[in-house]
This record gives sequence, structure tokens and C-alpha cells, in this order.
Amino acid sequence: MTDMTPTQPPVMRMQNLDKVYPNGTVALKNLFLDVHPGEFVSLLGPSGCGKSTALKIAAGLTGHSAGRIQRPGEDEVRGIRAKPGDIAFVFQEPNLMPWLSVFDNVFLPLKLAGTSRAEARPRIEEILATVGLAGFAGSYPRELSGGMKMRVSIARALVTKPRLLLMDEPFAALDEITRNKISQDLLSLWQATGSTVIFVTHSVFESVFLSNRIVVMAARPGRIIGEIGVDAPYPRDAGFRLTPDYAAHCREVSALLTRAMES
Ligand SMILES: Nc1ncnc2c1ncn2[C@@H]1O[C@H](COP(=O)(O)OP(=O)(O)OP(=O)(O)O)[C@@H](O)[C@H]1O
Repeated sequence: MTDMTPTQPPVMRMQNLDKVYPNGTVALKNLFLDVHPGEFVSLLGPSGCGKSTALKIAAGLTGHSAGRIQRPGEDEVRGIRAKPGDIAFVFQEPNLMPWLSVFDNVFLPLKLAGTSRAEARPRIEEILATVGLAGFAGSYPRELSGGMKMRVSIARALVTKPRLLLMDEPFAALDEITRNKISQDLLSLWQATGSTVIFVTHSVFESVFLSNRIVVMAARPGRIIGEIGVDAPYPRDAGFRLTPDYAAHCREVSALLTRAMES
């Protein structure tokens, strides 16, 4: 287990959040979650417990009904809102612009932030190389496999060096081998960029492989039932290996998930 004592102020803080959708569905109730700089937090829980809702609120894509949220760069007291580029997200569907090349898809958020093409080029080339797409800058989405499209989507999300990266089951549609490879790429990027990540997944294996903290939500209404720190004594660059430590962490998370299902 890692020492989970926070050392720096959180990048994102959810305090006592409730979310009631207009149709009356209570998706979140008394949700508290602090995410600290450089953390990779996985959010797990039974289907419908409110994981995506929590992520959408964090992204500012939907509002909350009660409680408080502090996003990166925001200061409620001084009325400062998060800047575009402070928060990035990656969903299951890569959502690339089909008429733009791989280079231009990744360039898009930098362009919107006012960066020139020439200025952006070295950064884009570097990030494409990190995700294994060095030779594909001129390709178009239709020419890429699902795994390659996901790599472009991750590169596009991280190219602005966001303070917070939100990922909602990004690898759910990929086959297992591609999923393992991309997980390793994501881990390299996370380590290289020092990003802070919140990652929603249904996979215990994936969460233990990737995260340094796993937060489990209870079935209803959406609230946190417990969390586990993962200090990764197993070789993280070697894929999902069932070493005794890795397996022990997986068992711990599975036990917590079982409790969450029964709650
Ligand atoms: N736009 C919406 N309007 C009404 N209810 C919604 C809406 N979006 C989600 N819900 C409901 O809110 C609850 C939480 O949904 P959410 O998608 O956040 O859960 P989840 O944990 O991400 O689920 P899953 O693991 O299946 O993706 C569910 O009961 C869902 O039906």
C-alpha cells in the first residue's frame, strides 16, 4: 500500500457533490474526491453507479445539483474559471476529425490555443513518436485501426499538457492485445508528462496495472465506498503480469468491488 497522505493541494476537489438528473435519477450523493498532482486515479464501480457522471462534472460537461467542485485553474472565490486546455478528456469513441490528417487532429487543440503550426511541429512529432505513430502524421483516420485512432486521441488530449486528463472507459472497444499495448503507452506518457489522470474502467486488471490509487463507488446512490493505494512493486513496463504482488492488489480491488455491488 502507498502512503496516501496528500502532500500538495488537490488538482481537483469534489466536496459533497450531488447530481440529480432532470428525470429525477439520483446519480451521485455526497461524493467526496480529491485528486492530487501527478496521481493516476482509477474509478471503478458497478454499472450505473455514477462514474461517467462524476467525470462529466469534472470536465464541466454537466452541472452538479449540490456541493462544490474545484477544477484545475479555477478559483471560485476570485471567480476564475478553468482555461480551455487545462482539462482534456478521452472517451471510448476516439472522435477524430475524419477530414483532418493525424498531424492536424493532434494540432487542433494547440491551434485553438493560438499556437502556430511551425511552433507546434516538434511537440506533435515527439508525442506521435511516444504513442508509436511516428510514420503516420500524414495519414487520415479512415486509414487507421481502432487502436491507432485511440493513440491519436490520447496524443491529442495530452499535446496541450493539460493539468487533468479524464478518461472514460477509453479502451473498452479494443481487443486485449491492443489494450495492453496502449495501456503501456499511456503509462509511459503519464510518467513522461507528469499528468494527473482520472480513469474510469470496469477492468480490475487494467486499474491495478495503471493506477497508483483505485477509488471504488457503491451501487446506489453514487458515492465512494473505499479506496486502495497501489505501489506497483511488479514490473509495470512488462504488461499485465500475474506476479504475486499484482495478483494480491487485484484480489483486494475485487473484494472491494464485491462489497460495492452488495451495498
Ligand atoms: N442524461 C441522463 N439523464 C438521466 N439519467 C441519466 C443520464 N445519464 C446517466 N443517467 C443515470 O444516472 C445514473 C449514473 O449513470 P452513469 O452513466 O454516470 O453511471 P456509470 O457508473 O458510468 O455506468 P456504466 O458503468 O454503465 O457506464 C444511471 O442510473 C443512469 O441511468
